[in-house]
Amino acid sequence: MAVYTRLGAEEMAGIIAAFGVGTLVSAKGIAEGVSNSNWLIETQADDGAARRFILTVYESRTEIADLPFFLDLLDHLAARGAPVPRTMHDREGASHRLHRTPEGDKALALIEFLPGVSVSQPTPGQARAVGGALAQIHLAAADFPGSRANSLALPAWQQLLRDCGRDGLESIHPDLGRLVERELALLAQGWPEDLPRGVIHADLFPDNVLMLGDRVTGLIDFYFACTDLFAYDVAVTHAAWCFTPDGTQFLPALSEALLQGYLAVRPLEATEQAALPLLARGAAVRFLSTRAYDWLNTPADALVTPKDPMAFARRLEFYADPAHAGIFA
Ligand SMILES: Nc1ncnc2c1ncn2[C@@H]1O[C@H](COP(=O)(O)OP(=O)(O)OP(=O)(O)O)[C@@H](O)[C@H]1O
Ligand SMILES: N[C@@H](CCO)C(=O)O
Repeated sequence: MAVYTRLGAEEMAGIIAAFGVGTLVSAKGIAEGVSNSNWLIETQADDGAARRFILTVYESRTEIADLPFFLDLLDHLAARGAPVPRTMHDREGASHRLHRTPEGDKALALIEFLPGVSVSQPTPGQARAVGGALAQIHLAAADFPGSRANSLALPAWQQLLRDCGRDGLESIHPDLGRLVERELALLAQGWPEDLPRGVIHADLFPDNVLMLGDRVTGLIDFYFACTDLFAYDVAVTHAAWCFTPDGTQFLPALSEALLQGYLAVRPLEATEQAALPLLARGAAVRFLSTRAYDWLNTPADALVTPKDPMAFARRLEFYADPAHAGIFA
């Protein structure tokens, strides 16, 4: 249950009143999500119309200083027709507010509610649509003035995996220390820096995409968005969508459809295409590193269950196998 912050009814009504979006009718805590606290908010506007929003209270993993980048980016992308939620601005025009809680001041934002559901077993048609939506945001952000360094790039993966320690990694799986050592050396040697870059989502998993049938109705959770290689974002999305969740099976029809969907909107340069096998190994290491760290450092009585790092070790082995070199061709 990801509602870490308790808000009383009067407190909630006061928060919503500051945004001028009508009178609070209901506020229901949302169980999904692990980083922040989220509520589905219903209000009644002055003309009697019912309106829905998502209220997010940012918890310790999201830096308040990054919020203008994340929230302005949503407004920028939505204004260019990309399927992302707009932010509601308060009566003073601010996209986020600070709210006093017993644990200290926390930032919060009110975000447009979008219809749709996160699919758990995507079809090729859905993967194609997601590839297209990813390319759409890469293009739509081209004139976005903000930038943000990727705080989860190779140096962070190296640090997280060092913090896990070889013993820690081998307590997860006896072969994990060796795999990580081999892959980090390869990535450090060959990571490309001179490919096209811009604003990327960097975490476009199925749970961050809302869909109705084959249509993408919402890309959400931009809290890892940053300035980095577009082709790396394609690799992240590939790792997230084209395997069974446990990483034991590659799903070739989803892979082909996702890549076709992307290419139909933004063709990849030859250098980007050539880099995809290595970028995919990097994407697998990215999620392996955060998951392994959380696996070893989450207390047993924590509210959230850590995600399985081996699901991304399996993807990594798949991408590293020369027999699979052709999947990005
Ligand atoms: N704009 C939106 N419209 C509709 N539903 C939304 C919207 N934003 C979030 N949700 C719902 O709230 C849930 C939690 O949101 P989100 O994934 O952003 O939480 P989080 O804790 O910040 O993320 P994470 O778990 O990836 O760290 C989503 O799974 C989705 O069901
Ligand atoms: N999408 C990530 C969690 C957020 O970074 C994962 O599945 O490990």
